[in-house]
Amino acid sequence: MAASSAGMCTVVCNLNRQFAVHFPRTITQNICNNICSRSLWTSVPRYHSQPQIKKKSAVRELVGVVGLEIHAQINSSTKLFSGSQVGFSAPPNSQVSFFDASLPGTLPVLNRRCVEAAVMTGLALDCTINRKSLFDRKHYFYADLPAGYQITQQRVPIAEGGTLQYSHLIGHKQGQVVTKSVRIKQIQLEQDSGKSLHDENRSQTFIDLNRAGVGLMELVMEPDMQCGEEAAAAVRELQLILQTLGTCQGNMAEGQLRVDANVSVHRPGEPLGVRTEVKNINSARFLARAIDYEIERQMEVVGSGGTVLNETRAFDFKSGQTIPMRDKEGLQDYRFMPEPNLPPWWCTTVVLIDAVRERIPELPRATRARLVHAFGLRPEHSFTLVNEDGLTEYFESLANMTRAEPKKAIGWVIKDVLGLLNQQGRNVSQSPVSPRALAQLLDLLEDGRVSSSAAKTVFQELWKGSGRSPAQIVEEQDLGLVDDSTEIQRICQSVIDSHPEEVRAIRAGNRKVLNKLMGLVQKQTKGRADPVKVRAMLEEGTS
Ligand SMILES: Nc1ncnc2c1ncn2[C@@H]1O[C@H](COP(=O)(O)OP(=O)(O)OP(=O)(O)O)[C@@H](O)[C@H]1O
Ligand SMILES: [Mg+2]
Ligand SMILES: [Mg+2]
Repeated sequence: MAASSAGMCTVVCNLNRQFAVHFPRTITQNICNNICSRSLWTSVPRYHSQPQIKKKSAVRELVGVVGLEIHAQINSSTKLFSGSQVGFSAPPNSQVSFFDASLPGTLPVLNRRCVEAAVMTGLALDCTINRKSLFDRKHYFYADLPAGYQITQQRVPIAEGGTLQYSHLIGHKQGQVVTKSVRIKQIQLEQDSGKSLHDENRSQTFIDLNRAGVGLMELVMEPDMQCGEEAAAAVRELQLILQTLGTCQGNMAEGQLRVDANVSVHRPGEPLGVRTEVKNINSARFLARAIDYEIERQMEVVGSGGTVLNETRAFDFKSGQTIPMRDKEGLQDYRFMPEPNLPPWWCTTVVLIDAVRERIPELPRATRARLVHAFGLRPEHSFTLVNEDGLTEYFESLANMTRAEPKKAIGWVIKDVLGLLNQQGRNVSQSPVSPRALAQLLDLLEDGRVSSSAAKTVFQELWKGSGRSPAQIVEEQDLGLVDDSTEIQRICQSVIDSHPEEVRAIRAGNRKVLNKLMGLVQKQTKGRADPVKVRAMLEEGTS
């Protein structure tokens, strides 16, 4: 693009040093001392002794306002402007080109894959893609930002004006779906910074530039939300969309999706209040807690006649409180200027927008609607299927292969398959029971060849992964349904005869004891008798 290919050749060369600090010692020492003291200051929870803030009736009419900025790491094997590899657990400073380390004379070369990912994300969120786009320099001074500025898109970002629709479940058993939407102001491409690693024992800070220059999409949302739960649901939906598109892996624990929550309070109808910004939250649960805490804190401040400061805060998950980090830098402090090495560029010369649009797969909301419509599933089940990578596909192949009703099949998928996978920390692709094997088992059940409790035994056997089919297991372990009514009658009678006290209790009106007798019959038949028949015979025998 803007830079010559010769420029590219000079920068694609890794420094390949283990944990190197690439600054003269005196400068590093000064910067590091600063960072260390700041990090010590922010890491000490300053509010431990403060009481939890409680709502007061006087401040009830205030409402919370939430706007999110989300940094999504683009799923690309190389960085935004250099050919260095991107990897989460690579040794420190092993994935750093001369450009990433800001050596003089190196030039940025725009990564087509990053542009394509931002365009696809923008289209999926109904944004307008700006055909002509600009890069800007945003200045700030941290040891892990060696150039002293970040290349970002302040004036004309790649995408603008979209919408994210998200839903959350409420009500009895979470059975009711509430759908809301938040406007997307813009999506901008920008570089990530490096990482500062503080060794507080030795009062030293190390710089790891592996992350420096990795491509990010910053998604800026309008302040349309009101509470932590809404924000968490919006982030979860965005995470699913990005994962479905493949534009970001969305692993929050690895920092691939980082959220800044802007929070204020105001009285409806009045102008928005001053916002605080809670930075770098990397879990949806913490996001909800941080926002709700911050809303209540601000309500308390405003309600008692104080003013909210425009400041940056951090969330201390141990105390569940937000704590001040540093004053928010004003817009002018960033000294934005056009990036001279990347002149205005035409998106359409990098990617074919219509071709990208055609490659957009079915998005989570559409998948959920289809599952409810095509299979008659309950909405909460469609959420569970879509939330778990690969589970929708698993359920669909099962439903297409078995004669059992989808409503029956979903119970097995969620309770039995997903239940055991979660218990054993496995993902869907590692399930020992394939959709085909489960379909065969459900067909045996459907055809009345096994009882439901014997089917559970067969499922446990399948889970052990011996490779035998459900029919083989039924045959080998003699688990087929006992069809012979005389045989079932004989077992029921022997249980009745040997439990006179229980029979007396049933006759006295304690119907629950009947279940005990049923259990004893099933034990003798290894769960192979039809429970409906057994119940009828026991009822008759004890009446
Ligand atoms: N009064 C408010 N209350 C809550 N959120 C707000 C309010 N005003 C603006 N916001 C939110 O603050 C965010 C502003 O993000 P933007 O990237 O434009 O600016 P910034 O925070 O100054 O920049 P950056 O953090 O990227 O340096 C948006 O998500 C917006 O919705
Ligand atoms: Mg921002
Ligand atoms: Mg911000």
